[in-house]
Amino acid sequence: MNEPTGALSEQARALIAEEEALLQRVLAAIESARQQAGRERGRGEALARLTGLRDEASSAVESDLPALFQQMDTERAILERKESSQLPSPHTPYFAHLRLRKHEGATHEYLLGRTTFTHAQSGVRIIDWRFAPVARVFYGYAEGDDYEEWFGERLSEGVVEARRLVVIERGVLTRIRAGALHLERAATGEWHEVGALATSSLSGGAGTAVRAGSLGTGSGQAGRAARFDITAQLDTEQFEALQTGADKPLLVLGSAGSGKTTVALHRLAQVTYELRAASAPSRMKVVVPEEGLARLSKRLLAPLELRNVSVETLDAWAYASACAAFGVKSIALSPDKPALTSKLKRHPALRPALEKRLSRKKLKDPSFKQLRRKLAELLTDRTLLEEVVTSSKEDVPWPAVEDTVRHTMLQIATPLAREYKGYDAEAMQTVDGLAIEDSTPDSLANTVDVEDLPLLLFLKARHGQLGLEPLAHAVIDEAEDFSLFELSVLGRQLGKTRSCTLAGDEMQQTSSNFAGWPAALAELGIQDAATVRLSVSYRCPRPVIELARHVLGALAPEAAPRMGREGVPVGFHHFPEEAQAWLFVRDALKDLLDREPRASVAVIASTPEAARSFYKVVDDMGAVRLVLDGGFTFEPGVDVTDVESIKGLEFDYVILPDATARAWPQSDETRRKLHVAITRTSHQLWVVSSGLRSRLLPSP
Ligand SMILES: Nc1ncnc2c1ncn2[C@@H]1O[C@H](COP(=O)(O)OP(=O)(O)OP(=O)(O)O)[C@@H](O)[C@H]1O
Repeated sequence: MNEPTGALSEQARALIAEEEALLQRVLAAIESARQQAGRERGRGEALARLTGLRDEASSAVESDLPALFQQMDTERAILERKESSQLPSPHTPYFAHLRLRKHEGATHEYLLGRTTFTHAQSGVRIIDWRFAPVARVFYGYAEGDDYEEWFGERLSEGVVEARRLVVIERGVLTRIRAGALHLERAATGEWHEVGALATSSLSGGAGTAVRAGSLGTGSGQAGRAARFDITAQLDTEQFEALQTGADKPLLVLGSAGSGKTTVALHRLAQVTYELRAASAPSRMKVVVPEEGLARLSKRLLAPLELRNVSVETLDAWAYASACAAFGVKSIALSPDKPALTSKLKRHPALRPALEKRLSRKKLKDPSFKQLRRKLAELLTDRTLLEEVVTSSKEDVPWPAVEDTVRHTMLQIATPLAREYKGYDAEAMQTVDGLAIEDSTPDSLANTVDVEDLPLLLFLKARHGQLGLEPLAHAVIDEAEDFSLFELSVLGRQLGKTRSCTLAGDEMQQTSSNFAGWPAALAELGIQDAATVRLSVSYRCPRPVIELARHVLGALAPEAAPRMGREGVPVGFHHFPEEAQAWLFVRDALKDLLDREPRASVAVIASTPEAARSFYKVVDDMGAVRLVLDGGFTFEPGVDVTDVESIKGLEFDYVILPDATARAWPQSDETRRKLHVAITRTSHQLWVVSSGLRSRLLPSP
């Protein structure tokens, strides 16, 4: 055990000593239970030995019997010991410590973890945060508070004597947070007090920030202390949201970084626990719009012991669902499609226009081929398409009509290979061995767009069953980016109770699919969702939130989120030329990575093309990656990426390399996109521009 340093207060030293002793007691208890379990694991051998002894006894001489019977008794006793349950990991057995003093004077000690464990001899009690009733006291009260909670029929009252968050790494206590006291153990083993609270304090820290002109404040230095487990940090409103019954739909709203994903994934852990007897994890699903967030969600699910839950992007979900629903192995997707056609197919205005034209007559067994023909008929109907443009108030622009008709015609054309069936195979190839239609409009023949898949599933559902495995619970994150057709199909996959968690923020819609929460819920078949609006902004420091609100302008919601913490001022850097701006960023990145090799940095450009160009300036530097397909590794270093790829993600440092008027013009869609890029910052933000600065930014 390490002695606290002399510089610490008496109170801090006592706290460390108490927590260290507690951890040792817990580790000893787990070890003793483990040994016991090990002995129990010898059950098979004991059974074999017992049978052998019995056989021996049946033919033994009388004088040998007492010894044989004694041996048989011992083996039987081993067998009668109860099966041991799963034990907590000695590496991180718990993440919080709660001590309650009842009014009548008795104190009760609880540790919060992911595996229930009690060891009567040593008085150790680890409770599972997901269902232990006493967890409500932990999440609902602060240290020193009087508490009053009903546990079933019984009213429990008393004082929260201790409420501490702890970090245990490989069985070693490295951090403690008790109220405002925050202690950290250095690699040398010495403990010290950490200054202002890093995560959830609503005050303090002002003036401690570095200058906006320098990048880096120690957020990514080597040996950075491990974070407190997020499960231990859930606030009261987040924990309350988790109490929504497993069979109810829940809508989680809140500004960027307020913990919507955190709540949605923790609810999944809770629902999985509640439904464990009825539903396997394979009947739970997380669906998100982008690959980056899918990867992040998988990482966040691992510590919640939900590795088996499937996390899918919208496109992957639509493709797998279409193959399953239509009973086909694969579907040919178009290699290329006009952007306006994609916009039209995802737009809410298409939903009523389509509805009007669909007959009530049901096909008996609607096949992929039949529905595809039907869909092509609809998508080449100019009157219908013009109606979509008009009712979208030209949010879907007029050229979308011609683009869609032309594109659909090419898709329903007969593929050249079929048209020229019987011709010499070589004649069907170009000199470089490719099929003659490759990279020509003919390559679209017999393909569908990925945006068609939800439409085809929607059409199939109207003719009866979708034929998909029902889901016990679905998490739909960044739900503002789902089209009404996608929501409708997902709704059909949910059971009668519509058990799902919908998380979203209307300010972060990066496309114009969003039709509002009532329409989204209606499409899912939900009439009465429990709704929670998270009010504290945890990810971004105050200067970043203020800039994000400025960028939204009139779109910003009236009520600003409660600011989690102070932080480094946003750095604005303007240059006459782009080349100068990017060289400046390159130098700053190089310097930052030298000083803070553990930092996670995102350079977020306005488009994939701009990201590619910027990358050329830094591609010779180690630990710099170009990520345009969502393939984030979440390793320290720099990800050069674009605004469409980063929804739901966060980085210590964010740099916007092309904050120009051309890249970020004045429109609502751009405002929301820039706001998304800005709010990925958890520590420090730089906005770099050249030529004409974006008008969405505050004037210098
Ligand atoms: N109660 C809390 N205390 C401290 N940190 C928290 C708390 N809740 C969430 N966080 C942290 O805040 C950050 C943002 O959380 P999360 O990604 O869940 O927010 P979000 O609302 O989904 O954000 P976005 O809308 O940008 O996707 C994460 O680092 C998360 O661990």
